[in-house]
Amino acid sequence: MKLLSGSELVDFIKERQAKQVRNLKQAHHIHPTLAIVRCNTQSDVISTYVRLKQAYGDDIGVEVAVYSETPDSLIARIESLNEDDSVHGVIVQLPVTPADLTEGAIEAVMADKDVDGLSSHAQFDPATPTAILWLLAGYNINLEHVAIVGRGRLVGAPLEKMLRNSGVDVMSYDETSADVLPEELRKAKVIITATGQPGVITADMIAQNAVVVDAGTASEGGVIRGDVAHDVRERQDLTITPERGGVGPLTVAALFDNVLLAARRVAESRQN
Ligand SMILES: NC(=O)C1=CN([C@@H]2O[C@H](COP(=O)(O)OP(=O)(O)OC[C@H]3O[C@@H](n4cnc5c(N)ncnc54)[C@H](OP(=O)(O)O)[C@@H]3O)[C@@H](O)[C@H]2O)C=CC1
Ligand SMILES: Nc1nc(=O)c2c([nH]1)NC[C@@H]1CN(c3ccc(C(=O)N[C@@H](CCC(=O)O)C(=O)O)cc3)C=[N+]21
Repeated sequence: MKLLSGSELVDFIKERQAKQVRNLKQAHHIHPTLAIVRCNTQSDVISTYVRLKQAYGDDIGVEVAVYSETPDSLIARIESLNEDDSVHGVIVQLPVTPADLTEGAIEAVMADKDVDGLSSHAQFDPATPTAILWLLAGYNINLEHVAIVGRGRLVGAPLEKMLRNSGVDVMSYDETSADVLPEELRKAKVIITATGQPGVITADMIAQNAVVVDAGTASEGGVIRGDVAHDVRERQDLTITPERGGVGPLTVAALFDNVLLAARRVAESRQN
């Protein structure tokens, strides 16, 4: 079994980003700032992800401000962050409760600050698909016979679009294709899964010597579980993301890449 370690790649990226931050501060007097807006009932898992982003920001010198809102104050907060020149990126931490506020909240983030790249007017590439492409490129994985399981907003749908845009043929599946999935997946050389359904991908669905990227992070009683079943990890022929330190750390790194890009654009617009 070969591991696709995101943690191993992240240190190089972090060093580059810390340098960029120093330059923005020294040469342009810009203190890159990310605002995280959450609107949900108290959730430990969400708090963990928010903390990870804060810790990463601390490490590279980016200010991270967290706003906990109610359904009534959510949009007004996003609008005031849109107006605030000291803020370069605004993300709505998902899931939002109630779920029917999600679309409106994501669309309310102005294009220049939509560093999650989730709105219909997005200018930035979304973080998790970028992270997955970095991981595959970092380990020289050939992008042939690629299958994506899950067509969600954060991972599957934007990843499919990005791969197609770069000329890669992909097959993609959601819950409606569950009955053909085992047979279809066995044809894939690279499987990227992001369903949030623990254990849906079992060893018998995966071809010999395949590459498996598991981006699933379901929470079961406080324990984070991926999409691949335990028997997959017993397969010695696979190249696969570790249970921890796979896509996750690179997702955070990719988000901050967008924050720095947004801040640099502000610096450039001031010079012109
Ligand atoms: N590691 C990381 O850095 C990150 C991980 N994540 C995780 O990635 C996962 C996906 O998130 P997100 O993109 O928001 O997706 P969503 O939760 O919005 O959607 C899930 C997708 O998976 C599909 N699906 C569900 N069950 C099956 C099944 N049995 N077989 C095939 N497809 C299925 C759904 O299909 P249908 O619509 O037909 O039900 C849907 O397209 C989550 O676990 C999330 O926590 C997200 C961001 C970052
Ligand atoms: N608007 C929005 N954008 C997101 O990008 C977004 C989101 N909402 N909601 C939740 C998901 C989930 N997500 C993860 C980030 C980091 C790790 C990560 O770094 N995980 C560590 C382990 C973390 C730990 O438990 O200590 C690892 O895989 O090794 C995982 C998952 C981003 N998400």
